[in-house]
Amino acid sequence: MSTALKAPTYLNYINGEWSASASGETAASISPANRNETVGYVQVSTAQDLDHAVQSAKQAHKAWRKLAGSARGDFLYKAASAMEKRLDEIAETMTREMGKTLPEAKGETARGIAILRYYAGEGMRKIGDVIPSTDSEALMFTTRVPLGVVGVISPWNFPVAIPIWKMAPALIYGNTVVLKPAQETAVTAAKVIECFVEAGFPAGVVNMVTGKGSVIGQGLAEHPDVNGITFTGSNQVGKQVGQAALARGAKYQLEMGGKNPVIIAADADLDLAVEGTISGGLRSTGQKCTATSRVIVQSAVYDEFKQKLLDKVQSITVGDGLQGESWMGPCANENQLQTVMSYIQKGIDEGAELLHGGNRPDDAGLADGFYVTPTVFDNVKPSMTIAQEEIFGPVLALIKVDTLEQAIEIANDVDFGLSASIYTSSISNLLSFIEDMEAGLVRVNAETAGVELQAPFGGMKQSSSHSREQGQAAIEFFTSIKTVFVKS
Ligand SMILES: NC(=O)C1=CN([C@@H]2O[C@H](COP(=O)(O)OP(=O)(O)OC[C@H]3O[C@@H](n4cnc5c(N)ncnc54)[C@H](O)[C@@H]3O)[C@@H](O)[C@H]2O)C=CC1
Ligand SMILES: O=C(O)CCC(=O)C(=O)O
Repeated sequence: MSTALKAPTYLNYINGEWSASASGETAASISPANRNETVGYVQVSTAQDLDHAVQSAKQAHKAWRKLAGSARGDFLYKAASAMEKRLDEIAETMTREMGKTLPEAKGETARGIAILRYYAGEGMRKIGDVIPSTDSEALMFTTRVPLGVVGVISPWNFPVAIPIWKMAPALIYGNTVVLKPAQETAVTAAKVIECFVEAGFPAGVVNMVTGKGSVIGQGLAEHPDVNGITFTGSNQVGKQVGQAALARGAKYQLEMGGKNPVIIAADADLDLAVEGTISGGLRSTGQKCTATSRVIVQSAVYDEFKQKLLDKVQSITVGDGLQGESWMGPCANENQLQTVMSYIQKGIDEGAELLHGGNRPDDAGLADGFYVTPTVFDNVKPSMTIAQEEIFGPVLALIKVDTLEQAIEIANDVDFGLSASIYTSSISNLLSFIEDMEAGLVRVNAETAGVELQAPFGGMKQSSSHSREQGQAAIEFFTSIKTVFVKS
């Protein structure tokens, strides 16, 4: 019997029940490590399924919003415990479905659990301020109310952490949720939802509908009963989602691309900088919106840094993320592999020098997976396509500069502004960088990736809709402020 025949089918979760789509259609979710392996079959849902989920969420919102924050928090604590029991299984599913290595997948699942607990605690924290009124006999204060039904559209690169960092704050502040996960990682998403089911959330509070982005994602953005839309993914789709939400007056939040630089100053600890560049640029096969893709190095240390970087990159083992010896897994899907390969070709065509990688690995055992070797380009000019556009793959572009001012100017000379880092031992360098860098997340002597769940996260310029997710910043999107004036 083939593996494909044995792979289970996953259903939508609507109004407290697992249900098949009205379409009767399913799609195979395949493993990027081996295209012949099917991880599971997921529903290809219709607008009718989506409407059912939205109506269930709308109905459930009436009672959910009336619960005390602490009672809502108890459900999130239970979801965290359910997930903790299944950490290994969920992480393994993530690795099989999108390719990141098992230790990374375990780390991400643990992060999901921590996010659930963080927001469970938020149910008992303050949601308003007392503001002195000019009327001495009045009491004036702010409180916050939920938006209502929130649509969550999530990508495949963090299939546990991103849905959770959107759903957990939505729920704790009294919203109900319809999740539309990326179809490529819908099996992992179903397992996350199973943990919410085990936690006993009332019917309709949490719903999941899988399917095409153009049908279910766009349908959520356009649905008149969806009050808020939170999206992470590409710029192109993000803008469509934002426009659809704006057109009908719904609140929206978009987290999109990055073209994140690391600056290596002449006074940097080069070993530390190499470590951070490799980890920031190549972990998760470069498929993080915070991944390092431009490496801007001062000329005084350029050659030494380049040699140290190459020595390390050459030792990276590419392979199935389930195998302990693999440091870097495949691209998450075939489209992504093709995108990465076409950017590598553009780099070569535009005159950058390919120093390392840039091809599919020779190993016959990897031929059925979407693998690419870690790639380093030398002599990259800031105007080249590979220095301007998000690649979302394991490709590092080395850019030589003379001064720190030049480095920051080049670092800022892109459409994005998500994260940026600098390696330096000088206080004046790091102060200039913090002051002048146009990015929502700036890091000193640390890699560009590595978001902490309790801190605000989001970008400047085209990286986001200028809102912030995570930490206490999440309350700004998932609630509306109500100013109350009371006079006896
Ligand atoms: N910022 C980030 O974390 C991510 C960025 N990307 C970027 O996007 C590129 C393409 O990746 P994709 O998976 O194609 O991203 P995408 O933007 O197409 O997908 C993200 C989510 O949006 C949904 N979607 C697709 N079309 C939609 C539509 N018309 N309306 C509403 N929702 C829709 C998808 O089903 C998925 O759930 C990558 O190469 C990368 O550059 C991709 C994933 C995550
Ligand atoms: O760097 C991280 O941990 C988060 C990255 C992220 O948010 C993304 O890739 O969408």
